[in-house]
Amino acid sequence: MTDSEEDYFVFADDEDFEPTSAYTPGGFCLIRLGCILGSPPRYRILAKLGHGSFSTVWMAHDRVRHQNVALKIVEARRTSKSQEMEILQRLKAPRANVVQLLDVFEHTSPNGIHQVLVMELLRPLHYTRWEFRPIFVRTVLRQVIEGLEFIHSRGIAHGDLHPSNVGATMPEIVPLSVKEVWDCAGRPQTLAVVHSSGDLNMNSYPPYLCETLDMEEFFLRQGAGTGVAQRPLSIRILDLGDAYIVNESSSPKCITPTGYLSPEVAFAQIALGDENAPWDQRSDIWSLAVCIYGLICKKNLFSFVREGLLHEMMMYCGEVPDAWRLYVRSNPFPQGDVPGIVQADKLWKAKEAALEWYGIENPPGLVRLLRRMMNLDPSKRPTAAELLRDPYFAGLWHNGRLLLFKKYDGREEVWKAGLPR
Ligand SMILES: Nc1ncnc2c1ncn2[C@@H]1O[C@H](COP(=O)(O)OP(=O)(O)OP(=O)(O)O)[C@@H](O)[C@H]1O
Repeated sequence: MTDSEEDYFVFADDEDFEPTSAYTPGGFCLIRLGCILGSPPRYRILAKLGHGSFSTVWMAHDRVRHQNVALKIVEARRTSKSQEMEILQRLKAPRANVVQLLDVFEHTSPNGIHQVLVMELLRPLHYTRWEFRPIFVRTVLRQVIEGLEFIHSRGIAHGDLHPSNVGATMPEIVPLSVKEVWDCAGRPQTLAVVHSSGDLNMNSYPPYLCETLDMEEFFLRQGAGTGVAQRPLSIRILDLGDAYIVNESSSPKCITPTGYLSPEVAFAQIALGDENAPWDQRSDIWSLAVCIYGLICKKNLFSFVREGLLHEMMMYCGEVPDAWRLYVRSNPFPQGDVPGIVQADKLWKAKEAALEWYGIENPPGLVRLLRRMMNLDPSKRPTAAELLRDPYFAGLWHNGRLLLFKKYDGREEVWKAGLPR
């Protein structure tokens, strides 16, 4: 919220809601709980699931398929520019670990024409109360990497990998009415949009802003007594709003949150002041490693302050790339920090202990996987397909076959699938 907006609205500073400033001509779509979207009317809005920079996302009941879905309603000015629909269409494959697009339509509001992407309803995994059951960690990680491998195999780079963009399907949740959703989740908090002065065109604003449904709470209450929380998860990578097709266009501006930025992008942005640095699938591999650590430990591997981020990366990788030496000369390491392989090994030993504490299987194997992914030189990072053959995943059942690995030997990983179960 800017100062001037505070002058316009009585409740302008509540950070739990999307910014009122996004409701302008060309901006967010006005939505009320219970309204029905689609032509003919098909999707009844049940609850708000979240908002991003360019969209609001809602849980809705599909009256044709009799299932609950997620509607991503894109701001009007981005509707004609967004590549997300094209990308999601390229990624259609019901068994893939990537969010599936079910339908697309346009909806007109006083703020313009909005693209509406109908997607499977997911349970994002970023919530702090979400518990990674150690026994499922390897299967979950393998599915995340399979999702990324699928995205990359279609020529697409994701560009915004972080724990909030990893979700799990919720087949156990039965379709519900608006009332049933809120009986289960508790009364939704709404914030009346009341302007205090000025001659605003109030047609651009919804009558109220809606609290985001706490999906984790909702999921656990809905599934209470059925043991759903104990079952293995079916994972999906979501939010392809910033993805691009690598051989068909140049990379858009990278909007990955600071702590998940790849070193090539972080260096360009921080040291060279170049916010439009190119990035591709190799950058995704780095971000995924940081994301995996965040998913398991619920802690960020790197700080979210730009200052010092490059130093942290060098410490964890144990080297100073030649191209970074000038930067290091003018921004020396804090006293006592000496980047080198011995120091890096020490840092990762501590991380190994943290993973051990979480009860994760084979922490040294996981650390070795993460270190393979986190190479400062993008050309030396393994591809997602290569990661799937990492010995960390040996002994996992996959598609009815047991994955077997021969001894890991340098860069040569040999593997085969065992006999069907
Ligand atoms: N399929 C889904 N099921 C459940 N919740 C979802 C789904 N898609 C998105 N969400 C929720 O909505 C939020 C915003 O969605 P999303 O990140 O796709 O929007 P965006 O405008 O692309 O955001 P960004 O600022 O990252 O570009 C997500 O953080 C997530 O919590």
